[in-house]
Order: sequence, then structure tokens, then C-alpha cells
Amino acid sequence: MASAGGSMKEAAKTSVRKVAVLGGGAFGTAMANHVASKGILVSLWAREDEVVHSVNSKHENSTFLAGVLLSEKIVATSSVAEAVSEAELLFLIIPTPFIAKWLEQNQTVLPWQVPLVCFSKGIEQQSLRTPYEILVDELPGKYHAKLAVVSGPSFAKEIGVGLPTSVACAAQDLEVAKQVQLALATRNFRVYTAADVIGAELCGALKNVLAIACGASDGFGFGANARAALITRGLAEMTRLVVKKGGKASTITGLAGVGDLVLTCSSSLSRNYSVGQAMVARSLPEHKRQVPGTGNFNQDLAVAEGVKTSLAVHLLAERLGVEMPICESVYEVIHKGVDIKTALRKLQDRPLRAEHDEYQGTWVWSAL
Ligand SMILES: NC(=O)c1ccc[n+]([C@@H]2O[C@H](COP(=O)([O-])OP(=O)(O)OC[C@H]3O[C@@H](n4cnc5c(N)ncnc54)[C@H](O)[C@@H]3O)[C@@H](O)[C@H]2O)c1
Ligand SMILES: O=P(O)(O)OC[C@H](O)CO
Repeated sequence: MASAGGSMKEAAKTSVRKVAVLGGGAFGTAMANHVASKGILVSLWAREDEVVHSVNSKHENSTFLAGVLLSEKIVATSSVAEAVSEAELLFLIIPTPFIAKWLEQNQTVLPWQVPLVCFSKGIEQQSLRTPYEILVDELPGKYHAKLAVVSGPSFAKEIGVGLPTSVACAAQDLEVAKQVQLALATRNFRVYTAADVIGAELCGALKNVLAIACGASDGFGFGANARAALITRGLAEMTRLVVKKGGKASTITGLAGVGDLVLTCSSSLSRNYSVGQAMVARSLPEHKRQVPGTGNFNQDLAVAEGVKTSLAVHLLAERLGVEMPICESVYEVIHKGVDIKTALRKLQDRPLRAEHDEYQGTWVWSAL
């Protein structure tokens, strides 16, 4: 079994002695193992009894992160109250669609005096809220000052075996971001602080949708030129939505933006990219039968957040009047049953135009 790298010698100094990781999926487990590698005690809350049992008895999460040897400093529990007891940092790492319900069920036991850091990437389907917006809406005001998000190019499988990784931690309060930075940082795991919470979160959600498009393009064998174009024009779409939602264009150039987009759009380790590839591998009639609500499409692809996020992005872009043709194509294929090749070709048939427009004295990506 592979084991995580990083030792106390390499780690940034932190006063944190116990972290509660709330979510025992692949990423929660990888982050638990990472902080445990710094000598920090970790209480890992997992929803599934078999995960709790596997982590405690075999030091492995054989359901979600099989093959990674976990630190003995990790103790798994099915009790949220037990997990958060005496924790000095809380990491929330569950898929976005479940966050609101989870908070409703568990918020009474969550301490408000310690930072609550959310690692989830997505946009809630009905409300069109990001994870941070859900937290602000659902938690009482006393929690808000300590909220933070972490985003960036970070495959659980690579963190699980201690490969070098860099992420950004964004918070309204820089001191909170710095506290998280110190708790997480090792020589192999660099953490940059940031102030643009909404920008970081939207980038993390949008890259999943764009990765589906890139996986599909590669699945068709359209080549590296096409993938690079999708990534670049995808960045243009991300920029427009981020700026419209009050985020900063500079976030797009960072780890949460271009960093995560490039990673996810070019590796079959990405579940979203793999979904794009898989959609091409299926025959068209089969694909159409598997449109959500008419077959097993969602079950099949449950772990790829971009599937659900594509619908949320479609609605958000419509509401805000933002042009997002690549994301719209992904939405049409997944949620409307449009033939995938037709959708990709439609992108190529869009009117020709300048790459950038002049906007308020600066050059910005054009809208089409
Ligand atoms: N896997 C990665 O490499 C990675 C990297 C960065 C961020 N993330 C983000 O972390 C979040 C969690 O993803 P993951 O990869 O750890 O998950 P996963 O796909 O490995 O596992 C699914 C998780 O969902 C949980 N779950 C299922 N139904 C639930 C419910 N009703 N209520 C609460 N939880 C439920 C399961 O217990 C499990 O923890 C996602 O938002 C993802 O985008 C993942
Ligand atoms: O496997 P994916 O596509 O969910 O991507 C995982 C991470 O978000 C990469 O940073």
C-alpha cells in the first residue's frame, strides 16, 4: 500500500492539535491523511459504517481511497459530535448537493469559535448557491467570521500518496486563511492565502463542467489543439461569470482558476474528464436513454460534480445574462439529450469574431 509523504521536519509550525474532517469520501480521507502526516490528531466523520470500520481496523478507506495506507493518528467515527469535540479546525468535505441538509442535521453540534473550512466544489442546483453561500445562509451569524474555502488542483489520489500539491485558501478574514495555511502546509503541500472566496469557488465548480467537455473532445480524438482551445475559451467563460458574481478576474489566473482547470481538463484521474470520455464511448441511443430521469445516468456518474453543476451553471448564466457556450453545450448533452457530437460541432459553427473586446479601457475576453 502507498503511504503519504511529508514529515514534521518539513511541515509549517501550527498550534493546531486536532482537526475534524467532516466527510469520509476520497478527498476527506486524503486531507485527513495529509494533516495527520504533520502529527495532528484527526477525527474523520464518515457517513458509511463500512468506512468507519475500514479506517479504524485496517487504516485504509477501502470504499473511497483504496490502496492508501492511512496514519494511525486518524480515528474515524460516525458521530459528528464526537468528531468535532475539542477540534481546533473543521474541514467540511462532502459533495455540494448534500451540504445544506447536512448542516440542518448537524449544525447544533458544530463549534463556532474555530475555523470551518469547506473543500467542496460545486453549485447547488435549486438555489444556485456556492458552498460558502450555503454556509452563510444556513449557519447563524456567529459562525461567519471563521469561514474559509480551499480550492485548487488537488487530486485525492495524489495527495493520498504525498505527491507535491499547491492550493489556495480564501477567506474574508486574512487571519483565518493564514491559520488554515499554517495548519495545512508542508514542503510537499503549499497553501497560498486569497481573499476572493466567491471567485475561488466558482472556478472550482466551473472547471468540472469544462472538464466534461474536454474529456468528450479527447474521447472523439479531436486532439491537443482542440483541448487547448476549450481550456482557453473555458477560462473566458469562467472569467465572465466570476466577474459578474463579484469575484476578481485575477483569481482566474491562480491555482483555483487556471491551475485546477488545466489539471482537470487534461487528466483521466479526473472523474469529470472521465465522464466526458465515457459519454463518447457510449452509443448515441444508449446515451440518450441515460439522460437524467429516464435511466441510470446520474447514478452511474454520481461522483462527478460537473454533471449536476452543468444544470446550475446553465440557470445561473441565464439569470445573470452571461454567455457560456461551452458550459451550455455540456448542459444540453447531459440534461437535454442533445447528441454530443452535434453539441461539439455547434461550438465550432459559432460566428467568427475578435478574441478580446475593449471594456472600460481594458481588454477582456469577448462574449462569444
Ligand atoms: N476527489 C478529489 O480529488 C477532490 C479534490 C478536491 C475537491 N473535491 C471535492 O470534495 C467533495 C467531496 O468529494 P469526494 O471526492 O471526497 O467524494 P467521493 O466521491 O469520494 O465520495 C462521495 C462522498 O459523498 C458522501 N455522501 C453521499 N451521500 C451523502 C449524503 N446524503 N449526505 C452527505 N454525504 C453524502 C459520501 O459519504 C462520500 O463521502 C466534492 O465537492 C469534490 O468536488 C474532491
Ligand atoms: O476528479 P474530479 O474531476 O472531481 O476532480 C478532482 C479535483 O477537483 C481536482 O482538483
